[in-house]
Amino acid sequence: MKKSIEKLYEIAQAKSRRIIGLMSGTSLDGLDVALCRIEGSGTDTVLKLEKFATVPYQDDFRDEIRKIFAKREIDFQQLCLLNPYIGTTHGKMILDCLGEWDIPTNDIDLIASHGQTVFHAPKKQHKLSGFPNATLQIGDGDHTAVKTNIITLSDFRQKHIAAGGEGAPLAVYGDYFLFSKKGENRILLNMGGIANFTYLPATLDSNTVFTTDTGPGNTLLDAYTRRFFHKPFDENGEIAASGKVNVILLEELKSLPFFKLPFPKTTGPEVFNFEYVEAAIQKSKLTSLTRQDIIATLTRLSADTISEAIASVTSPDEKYTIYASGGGAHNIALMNAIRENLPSEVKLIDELGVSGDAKEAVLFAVLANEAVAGTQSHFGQKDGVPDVSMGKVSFPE
Ligand SMILES: Nc1ncnc2c1ncn2[C@@H]1O[C@H](COP(=O)(O)OP(=O)(O)OP(=O)(O)O)[C@@H](O)[C@H]1O
Ligand SMILES: CC(=O)N[C@H]1[C@@H]2OC[C@@H](O2)[C@@H](O)[C@@H]1O[C@H](C)C(=O)O
Repeated sequence: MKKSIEKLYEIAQAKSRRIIGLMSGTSLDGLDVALCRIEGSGTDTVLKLEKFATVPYQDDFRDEIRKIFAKREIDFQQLCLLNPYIGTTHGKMILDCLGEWDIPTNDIDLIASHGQTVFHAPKKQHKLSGFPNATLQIGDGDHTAVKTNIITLSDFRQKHIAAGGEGAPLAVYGDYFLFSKKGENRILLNMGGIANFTYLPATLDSNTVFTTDTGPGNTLLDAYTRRFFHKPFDENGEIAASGKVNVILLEELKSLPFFKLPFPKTTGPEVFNFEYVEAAIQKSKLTSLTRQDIIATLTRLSADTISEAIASVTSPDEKYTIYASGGGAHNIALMNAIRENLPSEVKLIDELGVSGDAKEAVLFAVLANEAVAGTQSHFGQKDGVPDVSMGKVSFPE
């Protein structure tokens, strides 16, 4: 047997594995690196987050990605160059983290690399007959594997699509395995650039687990805070708190067809971008809006669409607890608006033992663990949660 296959076989059979989960999301703020010790698989998964860091992207790296990010027309060479470049850069960032943590690379069994989403095109959005759901993550796993000398699993979303999904949200798998609690209905709400949630029933019945994107999390806030205030984001929601929600603009923004589509659905910055907001401002014929009012209105838009999505998949007399994660959980204005909208308690996922900033990276480590050591199916033919293992294997040698 080839040495690399033998090594993977040993990793799969070991009592526990050390897996580095990576996430670089739609906010382009940096690479989240979560070193996890994982024992077991499926609902028997026991995970310890040993180390976590967000390696911030340098401005020039982010600018290179922005040249093609969520754009319909791009320089194809730029896409071609970024694929290996991101793979290698992420590999270098991992080596830097391991150096800082004083952990040798051969102590790590696997890397689970999400890559960088550069375009997301579910059928509901592209509407081109004959073409499937589609999504594209770049940052090739072979390059990360060779750079780090660690077996790398990557490109998790394609199998999800091949098996009937939209390629997202993938958090649902790890959410169910790690955070389900008998006797408590839980909503795991992640607010990154885009917001999504997983509903985990108190019965633990995987047939009633549900997941969907809801629309914008921080992506519009970031775009407008960058433009008006020359800051990367509205820290703690302070700008939003100083403005007033404009109801006319809010209603115009909510009239987007995406919000009328049935759940589950997925989306991205291809839909929720600057042009969408500018068009809504034009259409509302609002000339005297302050910059603070625009940020306050966009914050309310995220809060309302998240709350309406949660309300529409839960019954009014059902008790549940929301556990928030992602950068948006630090936005006090956003969190308060969700609390005003919904009757449930809104807590931080940190209360369940995983930092909200690390959660998505941790969940990709769980997906890699399932791919090599998972033994059981869990979700049957549930809409949006195909029962498949995900991730392609890249060997360093
Ligand atoms: N202190 C803070 N106050 C307000 N917002 C914050 C704060 N810290 C982070 N954020 C927001 O969180 C964003 C980053 O969130 P996160 O890293 O969860 O997103 P992502 O993983 O890139 O996106 P996605 O989950 O859509 O792929 C920042 O761009 C910013 O808008
Ligand atoms: C295509 C893509 O990268 N989608 C992301 C994005 O960011 C949030 C939301 O939209 C979610 O559906 C997904 O990421 C998380 C990690 C997921 O798959 O669960």
